[in-house]
Amino acid sequence: MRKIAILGSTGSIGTQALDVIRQHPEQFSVVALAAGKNIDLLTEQAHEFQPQLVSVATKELAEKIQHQLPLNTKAVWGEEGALAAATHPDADFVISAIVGSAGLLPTLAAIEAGKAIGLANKETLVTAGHIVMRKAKEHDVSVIPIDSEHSAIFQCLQGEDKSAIRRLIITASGGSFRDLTREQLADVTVKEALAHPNWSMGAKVTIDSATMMNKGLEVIEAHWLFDLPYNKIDTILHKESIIHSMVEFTDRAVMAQLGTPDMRTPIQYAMAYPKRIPLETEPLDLMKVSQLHFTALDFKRYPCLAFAYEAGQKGGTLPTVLNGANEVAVARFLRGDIPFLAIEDTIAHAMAKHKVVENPGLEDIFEADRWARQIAEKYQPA
Ligand SMILES: NC(=O)C1=CN([C@@H]2O[C@H](COP(=O)(O)OP(=O)(O)OC[C@H]3O[C@@H](n4cnc5c(N)ncnc54)[C@H](OP(=O)(O)O)[C@@H]3O)[C@@H](O)[C@H]2O)C=CC1
Ligand SMILES: CC(=O)[C@@H](O)[C@H](O)COP(=O)(O)O
Ligand SMILES: [Mn+2]
Repeated sequence: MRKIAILGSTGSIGTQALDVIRQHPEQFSVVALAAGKNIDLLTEQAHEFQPQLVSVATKELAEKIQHQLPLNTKAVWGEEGALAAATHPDADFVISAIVGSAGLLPTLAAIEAGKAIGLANKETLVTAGHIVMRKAKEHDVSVIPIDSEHSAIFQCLQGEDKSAIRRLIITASGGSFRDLTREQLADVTVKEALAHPNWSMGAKVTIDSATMMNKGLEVIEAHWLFDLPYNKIDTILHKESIIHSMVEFTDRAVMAQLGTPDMRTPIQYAMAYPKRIPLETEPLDLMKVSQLHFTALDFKRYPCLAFAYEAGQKGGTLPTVLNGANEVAVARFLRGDIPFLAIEDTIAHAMAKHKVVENPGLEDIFEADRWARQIAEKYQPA
C-alpha cells in the first residue's frame, strides 16, 4: 500500500489524483491533504478518504473546518500546515500540485523528509530547479514527473541510456488562441483565454498555455528533470494533444507516448511507478482522431517561449524572475487589471531590469521572486 500526501488536493491535479486513488483503494491510501480556501470540497475529500491531517490557508478556515471533519482528522493551517502535510511521517509519496512557487517550500521539505515526489508543480523547478534537484540527489529521493509532456518523455526513456538522447521534442497544443494573429490578441477576454481546446485545468496553467509561457516553463522543467542542455530541448505545435512528447535518439529512432488528453494517466503512472496498473479512461481511437498535425513554433508569435529559453540559458536568478513576474501578470490579467498582451510586456520589463545573481541560494531566490513580483505588480502597460 502506497501512502499518499496530496498538496493542492482541491485543484485540477489534486482531484484527479484522488480519482486515481478511488479506482485503486487496494494500492493507495491518503494520509494528508493540503489545500487553500476550498474547505467545502476539502471536507468532502476528508470524509471519503479519511486522511490523518488536512491543511488550509488560514487559522480561521482551520477552526471552521475542524468540527466538520472525521474524528481522526486534524486541521492545520498556513505555510506550517502545508509543510506538516508534506512531511507527514506516514506518507511515502507526495504529490506536489499546489499552483505556483507557493509549492516550492513544501516540495523541498518533502524531499528533505525522504519522500518520493510526484511533481505537477512546474514552477518549483523553474524558480529553483538547481536546488530542488540537488536536494533530491542528496536525499536519494525520486522526482517523478506528472506534467503530461515530462511524463511522456520519462516513459520514453525507460531502459534507455541518457547518452543516446539526441533531443527531446515537447509538444504544445497552442492553447486557446492558437488560431489568432498577434493583432487579434489585443482585446481577447479572460473567458476566451480560459477556454483551452484540449485540457480542463486550473486557471493559471490555462492562461500560461494561451501565452505559450506554459511551454517555456516546461522547457526549463525538462532541463532540470532530464539534466539536458537547452539545445537538446525542442518544442513543436501539435494541436490534437495526442502525442504528449517525444525523444529522438542518436540512431534517429523517435519514441513517443500517445493517449487521449487525460491527466489521470501521467498522475497514476507517477504514483504506481515502476509498475503499470489499469486505469478507467477513454481509450485512444486513432480512427476517430484520423490526422495528427505538426507546425513549427514561431518565437515572434510566442515571445514568452523565447523569454523562457533566454532565462533558462542565462540561468542564475533570471528564471525566478521570469516565473515570479509571470505569476503576477497572469493574476492581474485574470482580475481584469491588464490586457492579455501586457502579460508578456510585464515579463519582458522585469527580465530587462533584473541584475542576475549567479549560483543563487534559497535566500537569493526568495529575494529575486519578491523583487519580480513587486516590479510586475507596479508595471503599467503603455
Ligand atoms: N491541471 C493540469 O492538468 C495540469 C497542471 N499542472 C501543474 O500543476 C499545478 C497545479 O495545477 P492545477 O491543479 O491546474 O491548479 P488549480 O488552480 O486547479 O489548483 C491549485 C491547488 O493549489 C491550492 N493552493 C493554491 N495556493 C495554495 C497555497 N498557498 N497553499 C496550499 N494550497 C494552495 C488550491 O487550493 P484551493 O483551491 O483550496 O484554494 C488548489 O488545491 C500547477 O503548477 C500546474 O502548472 C501541470 C500539468 C497539467
Ligand atoms: C496537461 C498538461 O500537461 C498541460 O501542461 C498542457 O501541457 C497544457 O497544454 P499546452 O500548454 O500544450 O496547451
Ligand atoms: Mn504540460
